[in-house]
Amino acid sequence: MPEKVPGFFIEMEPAAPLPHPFVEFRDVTFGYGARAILGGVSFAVPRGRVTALMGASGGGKTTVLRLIGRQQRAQRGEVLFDGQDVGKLDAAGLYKARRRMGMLFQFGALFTDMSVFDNVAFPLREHTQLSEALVRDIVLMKLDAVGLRGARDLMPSEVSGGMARRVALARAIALDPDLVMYDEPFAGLDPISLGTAARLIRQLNDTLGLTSIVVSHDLEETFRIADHVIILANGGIAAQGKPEEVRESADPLVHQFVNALPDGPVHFHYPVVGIEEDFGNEGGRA
Ligand SMILES: Nc1ncnc2c1ncn2[C@@H]1O[C@H](COP(=O)(O)OP(=O)(O)OP(=O)(O)O)[C@@H](O)[C@H]1O
Repeated sequence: MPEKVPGFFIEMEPAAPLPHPFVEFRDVTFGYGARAILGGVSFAVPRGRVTALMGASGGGKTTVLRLIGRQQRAQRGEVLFDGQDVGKLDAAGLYKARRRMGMLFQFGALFTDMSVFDNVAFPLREHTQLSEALVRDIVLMKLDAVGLRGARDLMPSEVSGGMARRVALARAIALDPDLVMYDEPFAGLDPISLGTAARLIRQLNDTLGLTSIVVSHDLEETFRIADHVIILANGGIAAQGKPEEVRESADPLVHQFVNALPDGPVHFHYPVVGIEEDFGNEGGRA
């Protein structure tokens, strides 16, 4: 046994409570027209961590991201971003809040008529008054962070799908956001690029001190990099917690999802009128 040096060996404390959440939904209800999507949903996204937001297709994951960025507004409840209710922000407050959010959309759409460099420079030129010399340094730093400093002069048509995703990632972090939201960052990637993208999300989160929300259907890779998992289903939260806790959940909804079972409590059909209404209910019809 090594000798106990005062102040060196730290007694194990019980697990520390999660740091106060960076994003929090409190009893949020939202629907598109008459179509209810979220029915009184509450969850917390821990600060400084990678949170995976998962659930069946059409369950409202992208909608949750839109509510955080206030592209949509909750009909009831509060959407807190670093303690502020985004639903109550005025235009200036919203602009400030959005400056702190980076967003990587599905397939990371790059501007096809701009080089890799100009794609990453775009938000800096658009939203800051920085000199071109500073813009250059920042762009090269961000490209370096995603391993693509050498690709600065290429056009989007000259890079692979995985590289394009990384360029989009460099662009999403160009303005040094506090929160990065990834919507399906792995969609359409081969397994190697997928692994690279996942590790990069984890690494950028930790080295840049971000909070990350990853919407993904890729269970394995997402569970591997996430600290916290939230599963949305049928308008509510089916589970939230550490990946291993969620994996072991006995809840039938979560079990169906985590084990990718086609049948279970998650509905297969988009809400629809009864069969009789569409096809009639005439006895004896073939
Ligand atoms: N602008 C809109 N107007 C009306 N309905 C919408 C709109 N956007 C999304 N929806 C509907 O809301 C539901 C939730 O959509 P959302 O994109 O949030 O789901 P998702 O969980 O991200 O799905 P996926 O995993 O397939 O991307 C879907 O059924 C969709 O058809």
